[in-house]
Amino acid sequence: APAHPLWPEIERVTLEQLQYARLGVEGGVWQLFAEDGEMKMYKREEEVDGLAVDPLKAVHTVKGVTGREMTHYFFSPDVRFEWETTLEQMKVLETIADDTLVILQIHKRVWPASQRDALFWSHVRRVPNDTDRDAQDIWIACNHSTEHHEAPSNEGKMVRVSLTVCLVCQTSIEPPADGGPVTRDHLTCKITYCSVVNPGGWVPTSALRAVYKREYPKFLKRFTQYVKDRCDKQPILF
Ligand SMILES: CCCc1ccc(-c2ccc(S(=O)(=O)CCO)cc2)cc1[C@H]1C[C@H]1c1ccccn1
Repeated sequence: APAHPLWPEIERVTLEQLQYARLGVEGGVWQLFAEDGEMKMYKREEEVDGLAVDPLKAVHTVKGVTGREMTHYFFSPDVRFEWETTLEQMKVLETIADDTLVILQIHKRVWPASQRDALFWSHVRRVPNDTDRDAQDIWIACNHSTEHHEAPSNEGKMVRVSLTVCLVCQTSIEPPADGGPVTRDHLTCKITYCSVVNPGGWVPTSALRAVYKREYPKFLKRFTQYVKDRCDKQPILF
């Protein structure tokens, strides 16, 4: 494993997020707040220092793509502006490895919140499926706030959010009955998207919850459709 000061935290947080995502939405603590076809979005209403920091968990099933493809496009900074509509600027501050980056993002102002930025490491990895041998491997992409010497400390300007986000994907293949080749019609990708975003500074709770209610379903729907469109007619990446 690369000898980088962040590596132990990246390893720990990524595996913690994997376990957290795999818990699903049991326990009756999750409140369903949006549904669109296969996509179901849940939240927990929590406040930290009077700020709404509502953990979010979404589950979705997408046909015709693999977990590797889904997490690849989520991780890749090169395509982020194609699907992330709330993004204004993005800079890769450090390339720790080909699957690990430090990114600074400036998000568009979302009324009534003032403009915000996010500084986080971003990591993607394949995790062998330890429960079901003949299942496909699991893929996880994880974004977690970090410090970085190259990021401007915004004296009095931008508010910095802190976030932990993961996208966990499990692919299943229903092989064609006639023994023919596996095509995208035989692929199903089960997705769990988890996010906890601390807005970093005061936002009226009701307004922030309205923003999340509007933005998150739009975000996940747009992102997953983007991946389907990109992968259509392309060779399958398992
Ligand atoms: C006051 C908080 C503002 C605010 C800061 C940040 C984010 C945010 C950052 C990163 C990620 S991601 O999943 O890592 C994809 C890479 O961009 C998702 C969300 C969301 C909001 C709020 C604006 C809301 C929102 C929610 C969902 C999607 C996009 N925007």
